[in-house]
Amino acid sequence: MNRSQLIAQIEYKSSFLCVGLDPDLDKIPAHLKSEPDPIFSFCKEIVEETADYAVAYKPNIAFFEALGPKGWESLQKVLDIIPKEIFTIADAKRGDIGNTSKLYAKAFFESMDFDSITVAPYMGADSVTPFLEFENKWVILLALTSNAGSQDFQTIEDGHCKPLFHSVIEKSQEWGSPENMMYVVGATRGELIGEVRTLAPDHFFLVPGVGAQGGSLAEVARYGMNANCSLLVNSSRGIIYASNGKDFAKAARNEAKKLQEEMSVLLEKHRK
Ligand SMILES: O=c1ccn([C@@H]2O[C@H](COP(=O)(O)O)[C@@H](O)[C@H]2O)c(=O)[nH]1
Repeated sequence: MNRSQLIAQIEYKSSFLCVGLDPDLDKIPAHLKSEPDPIFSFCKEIVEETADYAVAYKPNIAFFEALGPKGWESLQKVLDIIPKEIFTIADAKRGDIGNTSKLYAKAFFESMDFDSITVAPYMGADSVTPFLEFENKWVILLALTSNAGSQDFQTIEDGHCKPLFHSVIEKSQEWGSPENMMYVVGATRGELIGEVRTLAPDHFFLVPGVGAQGGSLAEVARYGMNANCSLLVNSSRGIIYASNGKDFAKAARNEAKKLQEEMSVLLEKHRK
């Protein structure tokens, strides 16, 4: 999917919601556990009930690969039922020496046909650029993550006398553009989201951390929204585990709808 198609979907749905698919066998409703492929059955119902409100889905690969070969099969089945106009993100946090990154890119972009993949910047240009060689595919580079440990490296000054996340954002703009590269920016990072927006005025941000991690959607929009919105705000547990009963998919729909309605108001406010 290209950038204008993604922007058009955001306009059309008045939404910048990314639904995170983190299917945990220990958390999915009991009645699904006897299904032949419980993880797939769970994600299928979630996708069916939330697709009206979502512009992106983000399966976190850990929940699938933890189940071995069967988990990879479930992942492919989930990918196949996501409507084609909805952006897909493989949250795989890959990145390795060039020849290996090239094969990771092939795995997620060709074998599986994801629109995008999260990539760690730590190994530098040759680990990231192989992912940027695919038409209409995206790298989502970890810049300022939502977890507490992000303060161990990302916000401390590097050899250029600025926080490491500044250098990641500045340097990586030599590799990719707003047409094929986004940044992960945690919803929990408050005003720092505004610093990232100053450094990358046109890039999309994937913003995890609302819902279970307590980040504020209003704050994300205040500091991170630009003229095209350029935000994909993710919620995983807050949506998919809204109920663990037979009504789980309807409960997920309600949570997704609530977030979409809030987003619609924020988009409208930003337009004025
Ligand atoms: O900085 C980051 C990068 C990725 N994530 C991932 O997003 C979801 C968040 O899940 P919630 O249940 O909404 O907290 C999860 O898959 C993380 O691995 C992140 O949280 N922060």
